[in-house]
Amino acid sequence: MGPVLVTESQPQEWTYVSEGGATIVFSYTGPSHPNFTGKVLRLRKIPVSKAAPMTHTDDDEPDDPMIAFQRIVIAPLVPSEYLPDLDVVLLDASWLGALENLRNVDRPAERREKDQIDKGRRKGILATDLVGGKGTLAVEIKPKWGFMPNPIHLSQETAPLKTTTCRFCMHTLFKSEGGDVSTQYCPLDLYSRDEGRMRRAVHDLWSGWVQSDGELNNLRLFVSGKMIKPSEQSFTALKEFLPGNPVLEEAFSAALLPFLRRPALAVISNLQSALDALDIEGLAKLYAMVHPDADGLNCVDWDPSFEEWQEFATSYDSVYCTLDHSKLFPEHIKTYLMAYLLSASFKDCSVIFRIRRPDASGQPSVDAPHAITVIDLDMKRVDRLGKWADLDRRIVEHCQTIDAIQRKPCVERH
Ligand SMILES: O=P(O)(O)O[C@@H]1[C@@H](OP(=O)(O)O)[C@H](OP(=O)(O)O)[C@H](O)[C@H](OP(=O)(O)O)[C@H]1OP(=O)(O)O
Ligand SMILES: Nc1ncnc2c1ncn2[C@@H]1O[C@H](COP(=O)(O)OP(=O)(O)OP(=O)(O)O)[C@@H](O)[C@H]1O
Repeated sequence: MGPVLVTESQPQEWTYVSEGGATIVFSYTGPSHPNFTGKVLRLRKIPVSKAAPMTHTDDDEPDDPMIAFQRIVIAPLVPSEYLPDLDVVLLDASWLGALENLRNVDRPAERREKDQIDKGRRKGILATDLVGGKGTLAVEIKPKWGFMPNPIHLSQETAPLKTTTCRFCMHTLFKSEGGDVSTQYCPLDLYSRDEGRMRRAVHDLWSGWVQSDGELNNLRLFVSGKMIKPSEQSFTALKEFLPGNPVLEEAFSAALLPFLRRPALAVISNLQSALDALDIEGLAKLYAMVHPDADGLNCVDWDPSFEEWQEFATSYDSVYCTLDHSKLFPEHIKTYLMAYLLSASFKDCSVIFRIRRPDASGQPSVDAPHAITVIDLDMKRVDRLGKWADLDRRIVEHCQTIDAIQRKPCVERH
């Protein structure tokens, strides 16, 4: 079978779903089609300032790296039931232009000012549509960092703070100083597997969603494929999915808890933690042992090839997991750099939970296909390492200026 062509469908058969920093996503709503029904189209974006002309730039363009990354690196680590199907679709510049003309108006204005569909690309991704379908409430959670760091390589100055306040809560304090909407949500509650703490996390996510009118990226809600905002509707659309408790927030947490009891979140946090065994401080020390004259992790100038990723994934259990992470091994620098990059992908992914309209039993089915799916497991590049080291330092320095009483302690599950 040849590759799927996007031109087998009409631009007006795709509706805008949502977007992140790098990708914009459309859902197929046209007549039944063997290649498109139940799929979303994931397209890479480009800054408006760098927008290419409406022609393809590279005749021999490789597939979107996310496809190979999921197949080679992610699939051996995450049970397949939690992953979306991803396939290549061949694009067409004028078809993309028509889609943009139709749907740009549905994008948030601040996104439109910054970037647009990269119409120079020849290839996009068709993925399982996780938010569409009549009678579905899709809950998207970006859970972020679910572990406390291994203290062994932390400095005396940072250890007391980093072992009592989690990275997400420190980052929240740091961002709120810059004027961002704050949130009480602590990922360690969500990942805790403790009913009371998970319920609290869901309530905190809900409050953040309401207070920011859906602007915070940790919780997004979609009804039958359309994102809903607290201010734009009277919650009628939500109520039919969340019967039983007149307090919608309570009904929401009751509906979500059966999904949170499943192992998906533990898979994510265990990988985040295992792959970030040294903390960025330990990684920087290790790198300095190998490159004593370099100016920190900013100087890493090697991006792993797919062969190196394949080797990492294949030997993950037999090599990486058997290393004694309390020691720093210069000969394993590349392994630790790759592990940290992969950890960053898991720290930045999202999970979509699909809640069907309750049936006679009134219970949501957590076993339906794609009831719980992890998305946005994109490959991070080494040129982020310097940014992460710098951000870590700035976040910690900021939090050290805050009175300990104002910081609620974060507790990890053991
Ligand atoms: O650094 P963080 O923890 O703020 O994470 C970034 C995210 O910010 P968040 O804190 O989730 O609001 C950020 O999310 P938003 O675009 O702000 O929704 C991105 O996911 C970014 O990754 P990338 O640049 O798209 O590869 C993320 O950057 P990386 O850390 O993955 O480089
Ligand atoms: N398979 C899917 N089905 C339905 N919606 C999806 C799917 N994949 C992504 N989305 C929606 O599109 C949004 C953007 O996708 P994604 O998070 O992968 O983009 P990104 O640019 O890589 O994000 P970030 O900036 O957070 O790294 C998601 O937050 C989600 O709402």
